[in-house]
Amino acid sequence: MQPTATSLVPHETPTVSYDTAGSTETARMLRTLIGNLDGMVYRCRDDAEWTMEFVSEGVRRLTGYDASDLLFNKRVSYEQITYPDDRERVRTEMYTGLRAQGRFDCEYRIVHATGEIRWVWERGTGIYDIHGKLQAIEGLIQDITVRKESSQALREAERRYYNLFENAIEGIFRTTTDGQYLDANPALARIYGFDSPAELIAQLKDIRNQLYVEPSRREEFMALAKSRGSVSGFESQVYRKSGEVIWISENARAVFNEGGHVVCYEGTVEDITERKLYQARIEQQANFDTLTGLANRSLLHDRLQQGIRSAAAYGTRLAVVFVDLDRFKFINDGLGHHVGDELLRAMAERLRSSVRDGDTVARLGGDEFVLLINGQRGPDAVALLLERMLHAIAQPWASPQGDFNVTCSMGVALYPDDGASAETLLKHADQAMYRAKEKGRNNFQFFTAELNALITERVELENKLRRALERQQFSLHYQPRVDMRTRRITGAEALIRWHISDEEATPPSRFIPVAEEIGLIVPIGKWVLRAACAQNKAWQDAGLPPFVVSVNVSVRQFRQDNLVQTIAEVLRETGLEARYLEVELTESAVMHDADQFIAMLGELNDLGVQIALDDFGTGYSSLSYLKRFPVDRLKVDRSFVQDIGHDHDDATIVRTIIALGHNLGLKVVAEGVETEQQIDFLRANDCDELQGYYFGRPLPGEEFRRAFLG
Ligand SMILES: Nc1nc2c(ncn2[C@@H]2O[C@@H]3COP(=O)(O)O[C@H]4[C@@H](O)[C@H](n5cnc6c(=O)[nH]c(N)nc65)O[C@@H]4COP(=O)(O)O[C@H]3[C@H]2O)c(=O)[nH]1
Repeated sequence: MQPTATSLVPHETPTVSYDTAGSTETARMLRTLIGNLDGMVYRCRDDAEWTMEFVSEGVRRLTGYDASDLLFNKRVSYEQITYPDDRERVRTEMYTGLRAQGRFDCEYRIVHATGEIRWVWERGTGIYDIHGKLQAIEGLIQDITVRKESSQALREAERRYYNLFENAIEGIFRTTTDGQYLDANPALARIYGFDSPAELIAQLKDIRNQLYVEPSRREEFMALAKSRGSVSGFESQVYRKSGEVIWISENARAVFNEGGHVVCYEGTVEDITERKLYQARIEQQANFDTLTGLANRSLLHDRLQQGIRSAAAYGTRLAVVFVDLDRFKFINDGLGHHVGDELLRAMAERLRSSVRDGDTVARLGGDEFVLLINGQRGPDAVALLLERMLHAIAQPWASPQGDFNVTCSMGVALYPDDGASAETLLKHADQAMYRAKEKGRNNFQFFTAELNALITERVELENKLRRALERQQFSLHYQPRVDMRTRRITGAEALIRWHISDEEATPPSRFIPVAEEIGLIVPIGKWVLRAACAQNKAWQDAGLPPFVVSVNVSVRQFRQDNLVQTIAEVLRETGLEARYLEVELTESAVMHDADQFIAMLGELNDLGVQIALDDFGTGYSSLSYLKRFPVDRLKVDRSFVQDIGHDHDDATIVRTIIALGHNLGLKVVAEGVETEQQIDFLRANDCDELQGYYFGRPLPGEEFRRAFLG
C-alpha cells in the first residue's frame, strides 16, 4: 500500500541537545537504554513497506526476526509483519495522530516469525525536515499480548455475567443499607410489576415502607444479614407496583468494606406466591372441614394439646364441649342431604359466632361438633356461655322447606378437673353429652364423678356381658299363662336370667337394653330361642301335655339377624313344632316400623309360629296396621292391670283393649295379675288368658315342671 502523499506538520518538533564533550558517553547510554527497552525502537520510512532504517535489539523478541531480516526489507517488510486485517487501520491511525499532534498511539496485531499472532502497542513520532515534510517515523513497539488477552477475558466474563444478570429468571438486586436500589435486573422489575429495572430503581426509593407489607421485615432481614453475613429463604409478603400482594423468598448477603461495615446488600428474589397458595390450600384441606370450614379432627387434636399446655402453664381452665344436634338424622333423612348440609353450615356459623377468636370450633363429622374454650375461670362462666349457645342454636332456621327449630345437646369436660389428657377430656365431654341427650335434649351437662362411676359400671357390665354366653351364665325361667275359664296352663313365657356370680340373678331390665345397644342381643336372643324350644320339646317328650312357649324378641334381632331363618333353624334343630312357639314383640317397636314388620310377621305366620304383641296399651297402635298384622295375641301391659280395681281410666283402657282384641279376632292376655279382684274384673270383661304372680312367679325349668306340670 502506498503512503498518502501528505505534508504532515507537527505541532511540536522534538529536539535533542547534548554537549559535545559527553557525546560519546551519551550515545553509549542511549544505546544501552534502547537495547534494554522492553520492545523494539525503530526508525522507518514513510512508505508502503514501512521500510526499517533502524531497529533495536528488541526486534527479535518482538517479531521473531533478526534486525538484518527487517532492515531495508531484506527478508520481510514491517508492512508484511503487520496482521493483514489491521494494516489499513494502523496506517489511518498513524497519519491521524501524526497530522494532529505529530505523534500517534495505536494497538494492532503482528504475525510473529513463528506464525503466532501477537498484539502490539506502538507509539511513534514523525521526523520532519526544515520544510516540515515528513522524513521518517521513529518510535517504540511493545508486545501487549498478555495484557490484551487478560482484558479480553475480563470483558468476556463481564459479558457473561451481564447476560446472566439480564436473563435470570430470579430477580437480582443490590441495595444500599438505607433501602435504595443500586442495581436491579429485568426479572426483579417483572416480579415487582415494573416495566424496567430503571423504573423500579427510580420509584422504589424506600424498600422498608414501600415494599414490605410488614415493614419490620426489612429490619429482620438486615439484622440477619449483618449477624450471619447472609440470609437464605427469607420469606415475606411484598407489594407489587399495582398494590397487589405477593409472597417472595430472598437469598442475600451483606457486602462489607475493609473496615467491616456493611456497604450494601446483594441477592436474589423469587416469587413464591404460587407455592404459598398451594401450601395454604393443602393446609386448609388437611386441617379444616370442607363442608363448614371449621377445624377438623386433626386440627382439633393439635389445638387441644396446645390448650392443655397453655392451661397447665398459666394455671387456667380449658373447657372441652361436645355438641350434638338433636334429631339431625330426622331432618337429614327426611328432607335430603342437601338440606342437611345447609343446616350444618348454618349451625356451624352460629357456634362459631358464639365463641371468641382464640377458641376453637371443630366438626368431627356428621352433626358432631367440639368446642375448645380457653382461659375459663370455672363451670359458672362456661355455663353462661353454653346457655347463650343453646339459645343461639334454638333460633328458628329458615330453609326453602320452611322454618325449623333445631336444638342441641352439649357435654362439658374441664381441664384439669375432669381429665389431664386430650383423649380423656374428649371422652368425658362425649359421655356428658350423652347424659344431656338422656335428660331430654336441648341442655348441657357437666361431666361429674357420679357420671364417671355410672359409666365405669356400665363399661364393666358390657365387658361381663360379652363373656356371659361363653361362660354359660344365662338361664331361663318360665312363668305360666292360664286359661281364664279352665285355669289350665295354655303356655309359658320364657324369661332370661343372668347369674354373674352366686348372688341373685341380674334382672333383664338391667342388661337387655345394654345387650341391644351393643348388638349382643342377637347371639343372646338366639340362645334364648334355642333353650326355650329345646325345653318345650323335652317336656313334650316327657309326655307332658303340649303348650306354647313364648319368647321375647327384641327389634334389634329383626334388624340385624334374619330372624325368620334363625327361628326355622332352631325349630328344625330342636324338633319343636312351630305351633308350640310364640314370639313376643313389644307394641311400640312394631308400630315404629310398621310397614317393615308386616312382611316379616307374614313370614313368621307362614312358618306356623304364633305372634303376640307385648306391653299392649303403652304404644300408640294404629288400628289400620293392627288389622293387617297377622297377630294371635295382645298382652295387656302390667301397669294397667295393676290398678284396674281403683283407677277408673286403667279399667277403661283394659276393657277397651279386650274389646278391640276380640273385634280383631285375637286372644287377649292380662299380664301381672296378682289379686282375686283383678281376676274378677278381667273375667267380667271376658279376658281370655291370665299371667302373673297370682298363678306363679317365673321359675327355672325343673321347678316349673314340678310346680305346674305335675
Ligand atoms: N310385678 C310383677 N311382675 C310380674 C308379674 N308377673 C310377671 N311379672 C314380670 O313381668 C315381666 C314380663 O315380661 P315382659 O313384659 O316381656 O318384660 C320382659 C322382657 O321385655 C325382657 N326380657 C326378659 N327375658 C327376655 C329375653 O329372653 N329376650 C328379650 N329380648 N327380652 C327379655 O325383660 C322384661 C322383664 O322381665 P322380668 O324381669 O323377667 O319380668 C317379667 C316378669 O317376671 C306380676 O304379677 N307382678
